[in-house]
Amino acid sequence: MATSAGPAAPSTTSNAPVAIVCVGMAGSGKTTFMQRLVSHLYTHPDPTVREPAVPKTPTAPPYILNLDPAVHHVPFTPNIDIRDSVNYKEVMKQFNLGPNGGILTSLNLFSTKIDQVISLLEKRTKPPEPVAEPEQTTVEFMTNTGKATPVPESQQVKHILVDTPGQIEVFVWSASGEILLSSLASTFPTVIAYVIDTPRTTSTSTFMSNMLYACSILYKTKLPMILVFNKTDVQNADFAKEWMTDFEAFQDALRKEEEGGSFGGEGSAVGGGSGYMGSLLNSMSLVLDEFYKHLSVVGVSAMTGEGIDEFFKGVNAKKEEFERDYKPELERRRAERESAKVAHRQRELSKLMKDMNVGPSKGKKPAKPRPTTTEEPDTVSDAEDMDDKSDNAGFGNYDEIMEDNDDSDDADYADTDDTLQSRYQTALKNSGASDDQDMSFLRMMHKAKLG
Ligand SMILES: Nc1nc2c(ncn2[C@@H]2O[C@H](COP(=O)(O)OP(=O)(O)OP(=O)(O)O)[C@@H](O)[C@H]2O)c(=O)[nH]1
Repeated sequence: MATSAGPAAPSTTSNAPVAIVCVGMAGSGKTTFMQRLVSHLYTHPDPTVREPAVPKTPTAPPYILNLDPAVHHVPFTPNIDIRDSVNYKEVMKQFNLGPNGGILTSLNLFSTKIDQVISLLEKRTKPPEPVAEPEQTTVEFMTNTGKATPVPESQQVKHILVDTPGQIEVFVWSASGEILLSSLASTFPTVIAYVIDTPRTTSTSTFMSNMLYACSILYKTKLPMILVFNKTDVQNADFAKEWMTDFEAFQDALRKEEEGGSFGGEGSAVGGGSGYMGSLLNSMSLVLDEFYKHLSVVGVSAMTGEGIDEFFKGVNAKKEEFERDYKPELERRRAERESAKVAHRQRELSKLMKDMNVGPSKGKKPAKPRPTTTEEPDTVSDAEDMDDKSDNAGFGNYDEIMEDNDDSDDADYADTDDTLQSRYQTALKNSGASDDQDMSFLRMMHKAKLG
């Protein structure tokens, strides 16, 4: 277990911005922690910026995503806010859902826009073009008006902060949560910050519950994780760090709690004598020893700002770990998915060819890039506005999103058309059929978009 990132070592990481996804139980302080991170980045000098003329350049403002559709108020201004796209209350009403179902459905609806979100993030975090004069290093980005504006290197986004709903399972275990996280992680180095309410974790059983939860998130997301023991202004987190590094210290605490009758064993005022909890926790702590080794642990106070520097050191260390250990695996999985997709399409096409009694494929043209619009949206909300001015209760444009997906299929089919048409024409020529037949088939293909 790494309890601290130590002194700043020479970095081997890329310049890509790091995405920090804040996950934690309701009330653990995720939103307050996010606010603290934002204000820290705005006010603290960035040691990595190469601008000797301005030694105290603040770290570039972060790019902020709010993925909690049910939050009333966020104490920062998110660049992308799920509430701009989906009306959580309306979702509950229209689909007759409870609060958790409402959050889940809102996330599902929002995840259909993940491509737009990622392309916006990519645009905002674009690295500077290489130029001759280092002091003139700038990056072009689009303003609301669509006009290109130079951005100094010091202001390039280096951190993407993501706030998530307190219902962890709704985010981490849902299909939409997986889509959002995997899309983010396949584009940027991504780190999970698991926020823990320290004052409510002082007993061995609540501590162990939290560790098991963190463990399940780590294995589900397969992303590097930092345990953030929050609210250290109320309760110091040293006890937790000790329990994670010294098995005997945890055993001692467990014994004391057992003797005090905390687990319903002998001498307990409640329950009566099962005492299984003590031995279960004992075994758990042994099992989790391996898991602790993969974590960074920091104690912070989102209220006072204590420990935030150490947190960012931990983020840098985890970013390196991501690029070293996680990225190759992610890329391998992505390549696997891509080749499976290509093989599937090829199989389908061959089947079609067989049905039509046309010869086998001699290769396929790569997919055409989708046409881009000249006017670029600034946020997902803007993108939606451009798509559909009449946003009906947030998900009125859902159908249109589905249409968008159809469009992309059309692009694939159009690609298939070309190949199919040329192959059909060749086969027709070889068989000596008349031009009339040729034209009627092409007309039919054009009409059906596939043939
Ligand atoms: N003393 C202290 N209180 C904190 C700290 N961080 C958060 N709180 C308090 O904890 C409560 C919950 O904080 P939030 O930031 O709303 O927690 P959350 O995890 O975003 O909550 P949900 O949105 O419900 O998931 C608030 O009353 C905060 O003021 C801290 O570092 N110290």
